[in-house]
Amino acid sequence: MRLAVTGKTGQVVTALLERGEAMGAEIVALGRPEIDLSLDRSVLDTLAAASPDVIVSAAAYTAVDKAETEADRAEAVNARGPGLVAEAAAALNVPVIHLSTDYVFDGSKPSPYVETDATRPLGVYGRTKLAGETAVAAATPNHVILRTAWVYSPFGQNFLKTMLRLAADRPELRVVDDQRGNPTSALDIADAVLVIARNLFDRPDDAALRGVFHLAGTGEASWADFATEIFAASAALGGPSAGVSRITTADYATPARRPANSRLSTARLQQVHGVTMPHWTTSTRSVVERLVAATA
Ligand SMILES: NC(=O)C1=CN([C@@H]2O[C@H](COP(=O)(O)OP(=O)(O)OC[C@H]3O[C@@H](n4cnc5c(N)ncnc54)[C@H](OP(=O)(O)O)[C@@H]3O)[C@@H](O)[C@H]2O)C=CC1
Ligand SMILES: Cc1cn([C@H]2C[C@H](O)[C@@H](COP(=O)(O)OP(=O)(O)O[C@H]3O[C@@H](C)C(=O)[C@@H](O)[C@H]3O)O2)c(=O)[nH]c1=O
Ligand SMILES: [Mg+2]
Repeated sequence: MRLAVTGKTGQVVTALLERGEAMGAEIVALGRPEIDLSLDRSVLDTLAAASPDVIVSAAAYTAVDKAETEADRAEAVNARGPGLVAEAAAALNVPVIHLSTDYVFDGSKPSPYVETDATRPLGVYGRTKLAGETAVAAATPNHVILRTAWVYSPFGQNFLKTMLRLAADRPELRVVDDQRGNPTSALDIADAVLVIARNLFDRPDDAALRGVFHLAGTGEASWADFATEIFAASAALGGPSAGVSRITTADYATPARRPANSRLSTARLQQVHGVTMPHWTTSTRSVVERLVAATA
């Protein structure tokens, strides 16, 4: 099975390159300059040349705050680009697995979100990602849209790496404690995507395998809980750690609003695709281990 993935250095694409081999899949990473999602060209030709069995749409404009002042660019990369990728999948008659986000929700629900809950993004990033979902679904019924959340890994930029970096020269960090969600390892996402891709490949006519699914680490946390776990794991290995001062969203001004609750129920994914995600604390410890070992 060969997977063509959009993006070259992103967290999820890097995790897929690492995990693909172990799972007997070939991963072809296609990003700039061959595929630039902000330009309306060459997407079909470049994907066709890779002869994929499944296309994974993982590239995105992920700078949540910067998106507030770069809405056109976010719209191109997060909405129009994935639409072109899904049109290419339709033309090549292969499934597309498209990554989306918990930030499509407004956070007002008191319990974990299910796939059929109403969406209402609070910012440009979430709004353009939701438009991407719509574009993908309009292009082909042969799609899986995976809403994931709070992605961290040893790769690229993420909250876990930011915490370790800031802890190196500060004794205490202020971290919001009133936004709750599901920290999710990109390596666990890669493992799940490989299982889902195999299911779609093996059962091309099974409509029940298609549609929107929530994919996130088991268990839940606030950003302050996540930071506390990161520092406990790091300190145990002699790595950087800091005290966590628990603050509210009102005490931490950012250009973009973020949902207070973006916990995702993964029951549908478990039932339909047989994917069970590891607990976020287990995966957090293993990512911290890799990062601390790399700098020791
Ligand atoms: N990060 C997170 O916390 C979350 C992410 N998601 C979603 O998961 C998916 C994967 O995220 P993640 O791996 O963390 O993303 P990253 O921010 O780590 O990487 C973004 C990727 O998108 C590529 N990209 C950006 N702009 C363009 C463009 N114009 N043309 C082509 N490629 C482009 C980058 O390319 P290059 O390699 O050239 O830099 C990079 O590979 C995304 O769809 C994201 O919206 C969902 C929830 C949480
Ligand atoms: C760095 C830092 C952040 N924060 C807060 C700000 C924010 O509310 C929260 C998370 O900050 P970040 O900017 O790292 O995370 P953010 O960019 O909001 O992360 C989101 O990215 C996109 C791509 C997604 O799809 C989401 O699922 C989610 O992962 O933590 C602190 O309270 N203290 C700090 O020192
Ligand atoms: Mg960010």
